[in-house]
Amino acid sequence: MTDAATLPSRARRLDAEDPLARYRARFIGHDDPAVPAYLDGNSLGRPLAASVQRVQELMVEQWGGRLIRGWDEGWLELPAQLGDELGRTALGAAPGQCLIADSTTVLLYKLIHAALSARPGRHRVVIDRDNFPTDRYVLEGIAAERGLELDWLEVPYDGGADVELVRSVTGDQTALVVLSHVAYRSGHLADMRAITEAVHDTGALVLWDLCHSVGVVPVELDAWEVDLAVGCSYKYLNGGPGAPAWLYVRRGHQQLTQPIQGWLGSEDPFGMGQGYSPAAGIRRFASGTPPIIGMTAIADMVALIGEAGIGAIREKSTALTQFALEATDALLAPHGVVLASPRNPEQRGSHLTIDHPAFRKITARLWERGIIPDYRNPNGLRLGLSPLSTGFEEVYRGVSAIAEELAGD
Ligand SMILES: Cc1ncc(COP(=O)(O)O)c(C=O)c1O
Ligand SMILES: Nc1c(O)cccc1C(=O)C[C@H](N)C(=O)O
Repeated sequence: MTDAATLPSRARRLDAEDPLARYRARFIGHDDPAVPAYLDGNSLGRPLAASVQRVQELMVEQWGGRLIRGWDEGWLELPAQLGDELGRTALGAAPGQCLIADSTTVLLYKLIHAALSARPGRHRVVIDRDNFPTDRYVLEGIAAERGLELDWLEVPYDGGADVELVRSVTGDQTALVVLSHVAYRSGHLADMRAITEAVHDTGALVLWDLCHSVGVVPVELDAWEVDLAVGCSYKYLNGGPGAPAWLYVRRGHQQLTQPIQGWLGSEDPFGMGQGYSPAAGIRRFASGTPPIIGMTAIADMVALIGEAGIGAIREKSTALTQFALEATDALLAPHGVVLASPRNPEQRGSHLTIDHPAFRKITARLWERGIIPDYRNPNGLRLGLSPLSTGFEEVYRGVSAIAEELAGD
């Protein structure tokens, strides 16, 4: 059992020994006294100082100077180019399989339809009960539209999908399984490799949502034979509010087609001819004009992930969640706070959820103090720990402020 009195000195020592600590200074606001603890990088990551310069250059030199010529001078290629870089540094994906586009919601819509068309004789789809609402809503809508049956995976409150559960709801009528790699609420980290294999044993396809794992949990999409994946870029990829999402379509599935037949997914966009014919390769999953300003900041974080190394990032992420867990046990459990995330570090991503009936009420008070976790129904505070921008003392400040608010409640 951790002694509460030793937590501040342990936090200082962990920061002093942290090989990635020097990266914190690259983020805007990391030393802002008005925000003593930012624990919400799993919802909106901090901006990198490098991105301010990159966006300024884009606006002044490329947009302002080159004007419409910018499309021929790199903008049209940017979604696939940045996708390749992301694939190389964070996803274990060879070039030509990732693309930046749209929002996660829209990409889910496109890839669910694409996958279902690849399994025409099967009429069942699987999703877990506690998946993020957008994933559930999109799949429910498509199931209704296409006359498919939904099979719900009932996952434990403080856990998530595992191989046995997946096997129990899949069979020879299953067309597609849609799962999150890290669960948005519990933080449970699914065994992507084993589950993908189990789904393939039934002949179905699997679509993974990596919103809460991309950039913090190493994955090998190619080696694990993942069919399809999507993720956002505003959490641990620090792309900024509303930055576009990304998709992965395994090379062997790139004959699939998606339902939003826009000109930039067509074979010859500037031919502007009659009838839609999809582009060869990953570009067929694009639809309309890519948001160039919106995707610019992603490049800096992808470069930083390459510099720091995804393995080292995962190590720090695990150390941060472990420290947050020990601080929770020592400072918050005596107030009745309960952990709603896995205790085993190998089974969790980079956030912890803790539950207490007073959390809804005290979240507003915490935000006023610049202590920023987020609240999720029914009683949860999520402590999101972004490895390159969060420090151990910051975690301590956050958890001890929560204890103070609970004590004064
Ligand atoms: C697992 C998951 N999927 C999807 C989304 C959101 O999708 P969108 O980028 O379309 O808002 C989020 C968070 O916003 C999420 O946590
Ligand atoms: N995407 C968000 C937004 O537009 C506003 C507020 C929060 C978000 C989020 O990212 C929520 C997040 N995906 C979650 O896991 O709850």
